[in-house]
Amino acid sequence: MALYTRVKESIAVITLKNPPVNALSTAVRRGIVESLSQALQDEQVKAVVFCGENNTFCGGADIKEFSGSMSGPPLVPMIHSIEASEKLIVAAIEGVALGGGLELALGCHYRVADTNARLGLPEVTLGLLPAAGGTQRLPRLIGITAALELITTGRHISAKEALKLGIVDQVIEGNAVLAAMALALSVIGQPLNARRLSLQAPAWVPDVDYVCEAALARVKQRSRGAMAPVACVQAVRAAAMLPYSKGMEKERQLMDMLFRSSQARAMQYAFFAQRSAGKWSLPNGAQWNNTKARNVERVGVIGLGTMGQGIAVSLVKAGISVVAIEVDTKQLELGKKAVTAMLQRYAQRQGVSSPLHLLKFTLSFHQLRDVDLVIEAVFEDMNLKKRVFSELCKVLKENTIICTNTSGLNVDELAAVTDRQHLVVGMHFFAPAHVMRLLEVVYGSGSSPEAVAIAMALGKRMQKVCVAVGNCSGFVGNRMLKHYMDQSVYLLEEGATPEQVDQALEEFGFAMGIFKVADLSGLDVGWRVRKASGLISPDIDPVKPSRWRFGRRYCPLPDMLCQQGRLGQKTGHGWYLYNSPGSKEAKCDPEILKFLEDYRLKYGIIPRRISSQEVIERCVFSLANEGLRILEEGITAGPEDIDIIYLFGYGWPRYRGGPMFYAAQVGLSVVLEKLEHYHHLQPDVPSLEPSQLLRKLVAEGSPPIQQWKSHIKNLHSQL
Ligand SMILES: CCCCCCCC/C=C\C/C=C/C(=O)SCCNC(=O)CCNC(=O)[C@H](O)C(C)(C)COP(=O)(O)OP(=O)(O)OC[C@H]1O[C@@H](n2cnc3c(N)ncnc32)[C@H](O)[C@@H]1OP(=O)(O)O
Repeated sequence: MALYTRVKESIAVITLKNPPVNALSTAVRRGIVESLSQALQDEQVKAVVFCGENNTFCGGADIKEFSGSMSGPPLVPMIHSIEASEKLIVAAIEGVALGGGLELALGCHYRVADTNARLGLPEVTLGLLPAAGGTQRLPRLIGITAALELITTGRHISAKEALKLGIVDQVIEGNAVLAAMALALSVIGQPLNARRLSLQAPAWVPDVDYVCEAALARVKQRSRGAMAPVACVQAVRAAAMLPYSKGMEKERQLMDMLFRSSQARAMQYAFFAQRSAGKWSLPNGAQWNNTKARNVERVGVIGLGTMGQGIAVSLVKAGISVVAIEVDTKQLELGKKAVTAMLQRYAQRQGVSSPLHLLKFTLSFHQLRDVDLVIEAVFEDMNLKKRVFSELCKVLKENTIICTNTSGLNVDELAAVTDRQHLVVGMHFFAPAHVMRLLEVVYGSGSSPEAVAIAMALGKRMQKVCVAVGNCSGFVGNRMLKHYMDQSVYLLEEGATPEQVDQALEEFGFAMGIFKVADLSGLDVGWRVRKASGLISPDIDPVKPSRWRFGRRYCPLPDMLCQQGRLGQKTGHGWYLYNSPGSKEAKCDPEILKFLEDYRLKYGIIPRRISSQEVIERCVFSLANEGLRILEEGITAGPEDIDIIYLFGYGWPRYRGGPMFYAAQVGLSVVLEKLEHYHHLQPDVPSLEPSQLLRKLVAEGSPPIQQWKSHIKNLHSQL
């Protein structure tokens, strides 16, 4: 709703009221329309101030309403009547003015913002565009170049930047509502037409086409296959080329198309999935709102390799003191140099003072005696990690939390060597850890809810998107990825090339195809894991290695590449060829094509043409199938958690929601049918066998993804 108050003789204040972010729900829009009418009818009132309750102006349209039947006063005419008002209207922006919230403010005649406010038009991140006049008013206010940047990225900006761009008229420290009233009193009586953005000439620039083409190229490169950013450019272009009313027509047409799209549904699902992942719960009933996390101020980081460096940088950026440890002076100096350089660059870019005083580099475990939590980031070797954990217990305070940054080793086995199993959890960061947003917080069978709460809270402070997951080999992300990778190499055996597979995956929307990712990470990473798990042993024929291991299909191609020293970008060749070791531009390598041909000949495999559809079905459905097994086993609390892991850790296209959402959108019965088909063709690939949960969900009518949890509960009660 909206509250109408007369505060001074001549000023009315309309306060949006819909906690927590005063989203423009039906009730709020109704309240605005009624309050505005009251203000316009009241002869005493000369000016109106719009503000939001609890120092939050407005978080935009109510996203929850998008999936229902929209009713109540529409935003566009509502904002028109604000702009057309004969009485002066000022927006007092505190907290946030986002999406429809900023569009409402753009309809006001003046805007005053609190210094801490954040503004933006993030509709593009929901698969939409600012369709309450935002694409037409903002370019008229700040020009098309700046408007294109804000609208196509959805970036939130500070009040200071908004002032510089001309989006707000004043930035104040203190009470924005009082400042808006003072501004209103100082300008009452002045003509308003110059303040009505819809009356301004189009935001014409001489090189509109060039500017828009450049913006299109940027958005296509940044978010391949996404419709909303392209529509945003088209709408802003209309603001530059057409009169306001025609531009609004274009905005509406484009919004109609986006609003109904599966991409918008996927992105809105992702918005709520991200928030639901933060509300973690454990199988024992402990959860985010019944478990207290004690504060962490000092953290030890063990190991300053690539992962340790990134973790230390993220901690320091969050204002946390770090004691960083290495085994010898050389490694310590290397790590120190890298961390210091990253933090100095960060301080320079942000214009903040250098946070280096928060760091201590040392060779001595004794320096860890005061820390509240340690994150072990040594080499991925169980015995080494166990030794580190035992040593840690000798020096740490008795309530210090011990976290391991393993990417898949057994957390329980590690915890067993400590004197505090309840205080051991996994914190699986993704490389590079100061850039990647995802953090899997892994609870073992003995981890206490408090330890999980502390790790989740610390991750959040480090600006990570945290997902609590149970302990299993590879946890969630890497466990699922294994099946996706297996299928991709089987496709090579059967006739595909790395470029074909990557192209199909990139057209699907992945930021990078699987073989490019493997080259980037280094092929030796998986090689080591396969050796450690016994898949590669000395009795395997090096010339014609078996294509079956432990009774299952196995593709030795990646091992053979490693044996040839083709480890990826770092050696200048892997699945692709690079100009030199370390260079990034992947080129098709004729040697690999020949190598694949020889391989097929050696094993008597007749190559066949493989369609992009088959690539996607085999890679993506096997991923989703493993996700369903993970749900079956209760490793995550719900499908949303898995989707968030894939969106933030594995370059899954946001406009496809995540692998579980995608499976639901394609139709679970289709996924089941395809898996049955491929499993029939590959009976020696057990992971292709449809999961029990998939069969159950299909048998129960393929319920919407939001209802899966209750079906999983029933499944558990039957087991
Ligand atoms: C056929 C054509 C029909 C056309 C009809 C369409 C009409 C639309 C016309 C115009 C276009 C306008 C579109 C929009 O405005 S879309 C919304 C744009 N706004 C956003 O994207 C902002 C989203 N919110 C955020 O970014 C953040 O929530 C935040 C920065 C505002 C606050 O962050 P934080 O403090 O971290 O809190 P949370 O993110 O955890 O959020 C708290 C709580 O609030 C819920 N919530 C937030 N924003 C919204 C919203 N806009 N609508 C509904 N709910 C929202 C969020 O889900 C959390 O809820 P909880 O999990 O239940 O606690």
